[in-house]
Amino acid sequence: MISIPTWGDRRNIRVGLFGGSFNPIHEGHLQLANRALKFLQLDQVWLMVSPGNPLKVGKEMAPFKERFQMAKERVTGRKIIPTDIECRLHTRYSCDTIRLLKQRFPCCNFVWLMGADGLAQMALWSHWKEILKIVPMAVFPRPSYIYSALNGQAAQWARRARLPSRCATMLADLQSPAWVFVPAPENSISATALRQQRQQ
Ligand SMILES: Nc1ncnc2c1ncn2[C@@H]1O[C@H](COP(=O)(O)OP(=O)(O)OP(=O)(O)O)[C@@H](O)[C@H]1O
Ligand SMILES: O=C(O)c1ccc[n+]([C@@H]2O[C@H](COP(=O)([O-])O)[C@@H](O)[C@H]2O)c1
Repeated sequence: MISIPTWGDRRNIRVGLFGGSFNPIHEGHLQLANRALKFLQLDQVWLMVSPGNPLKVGKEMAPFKERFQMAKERVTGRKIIPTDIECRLHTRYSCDTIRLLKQRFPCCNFVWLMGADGLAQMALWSHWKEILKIVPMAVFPRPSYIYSALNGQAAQWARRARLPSRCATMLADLQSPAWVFVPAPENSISATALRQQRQQ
C-alpha cells in the first residue's frame, strides 16, 4: 500500500511514476529511480510493476506476482515504493493509469519517468500525445537509444516543451507539456540480457 507523507506546511508531494515490466528488476532501474529522486528533488518514486505492457503481449513474461515480489525484495529504503497499483486500478495503458492517479491523489504532483528507449517508442503508445499533455516527463539516458529518443516522433512532437536540465528541480510542479532529458551515467544492463544469462 502507498502511504502518502503529509507535510506540516503546504505543498503537494512530488512523485515520480516509474512504470515497468521489471522482468526482472535490475541495477539500471534502481539507478534511474535514485537519480530521479535526487535530480528532480522528488519525495517518492512509485515503481509501478506493470500487469502487462500492451506492447509486450506474447513476449516472455514472468507472472506479475513473481515480478512484484522481486521488486519488493530488491528495493531498500522508504522513498522508492514498489506498487501493484495498476492491478488495483485495473489499468494497463499508461494514459489510463495517469488519469486515475491524478484524480485519486490530488495532493501529488506527478512526473513520468522513463529510459530513452521508452521515449524512442512512445509514439506507439495509446494516447501518447495526451500523456505528454497531462504529466511532465523526465527521460534518462540508455546506451544506444539516445539518438532515436531525441529524434523520434514523440520528442519531435513535444520539442517546444523540452526544458533544459537545470529546470529538473521544478519539473514536478510545472504545467505539462514539459519534459527534461536528465544527464546521468549510462548503464547497458537490460532485463533481456539477464534472462538470457539465466538460461545459459
Ligand atoms: N539500463 C537502463 N538504463 C536506463 N533506463 C532503463 C534501463 N533499463 C531499463 N530502463 C527503464 O526502466 C523502465 C522499465 O524497463 P523494463 O522493465 O522494460 O526493463 P528492460 O531492461 O528494458 O527490460 P527488457 O530488456 O525485458 O525490455 C523503462 O522506462 C526503461 O526505459
Ligand atoms: O500505454 C501504453 O500504450 C504503453 C505501451 C508500452 C509501454 N507502456 C508503459 O511503459 C512502461 C515501461 O514498460 P516496459 O515494459 O518497457 O518496462 C510501463 O509502465 C508500461 O505500462 C505503456
